Amino acid sequence: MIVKIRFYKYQGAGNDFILVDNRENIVDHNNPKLIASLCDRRFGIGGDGMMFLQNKEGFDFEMVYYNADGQPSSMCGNGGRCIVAFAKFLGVIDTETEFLAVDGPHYAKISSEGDWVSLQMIDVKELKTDLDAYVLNTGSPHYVKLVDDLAHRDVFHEGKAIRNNATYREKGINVNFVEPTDDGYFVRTFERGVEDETFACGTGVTAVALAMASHNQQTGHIDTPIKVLGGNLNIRFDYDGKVFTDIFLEGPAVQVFDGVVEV
Ligand SMILES: N[C@@H](CCC[C@H](N)C(=O)O)C(=O)O
Repeated sequence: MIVKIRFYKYQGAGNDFILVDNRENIVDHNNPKLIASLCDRRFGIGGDGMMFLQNKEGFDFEMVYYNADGQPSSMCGNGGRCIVAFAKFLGVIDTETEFLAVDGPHYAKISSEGDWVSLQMIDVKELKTDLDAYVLNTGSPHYVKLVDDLAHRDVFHEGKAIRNNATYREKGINVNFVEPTDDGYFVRTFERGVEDETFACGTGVTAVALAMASHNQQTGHIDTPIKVLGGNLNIRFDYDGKVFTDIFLEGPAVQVFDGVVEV
């Protein structure tokens, strides 16, 4: 049987997603093959991931997220920002929301124009090291390494090698390379589940901002502008030297096109 699915394509700093309004539970998304084929950039719609906006008691909505490989995954920060913009577009929310994602409840604020989203991320209590890199979980697991000449780095091959080394192969990890700039940082990320470099990673830049605060022994309220391949993001948070709280990931979330796909 052929089923028609209406979808909306969004991007947040170049991290792009297919979104479906599934409040009526029309799509059975427990279908890795279907999701991977829709995310395929040559044979499908194309996307770093796919999300379903669902009804959830006690919340404005639930975000159900899949990576481009078709597998459900941990939190996606840019996806979270895009689904907030989608919820506003659908009239589910106005300029503030409390929604449920895989890592728990999230508060977010969106501009009245609907294209700038400030998303609260989970508090982070643990920051580990792996040789000269930092490892932490901001809703998804991240490896953060300071490097030089990031513009010319082979992020695909270096990131892939770290993601698949003996320590991380089984569960996977997202690999972020970071270089300081005049006013913040430049970051490039190899994403697990996309298995490629993406143009931005929200939980990734969040991990970088936190790791760099600890690296530079900064405490108090910290604001960190980060440039990524697809644009600019900002991360603000409080740090007492042990725990990172009130973390907000901020940036653009834009609807690119919509359509109907027959599956
Ligand atoms: N693009 C993301 C991260 C999505 C999840 C990641 N691929 C994983 O499996 O950990 C973001 O914006 O945070």
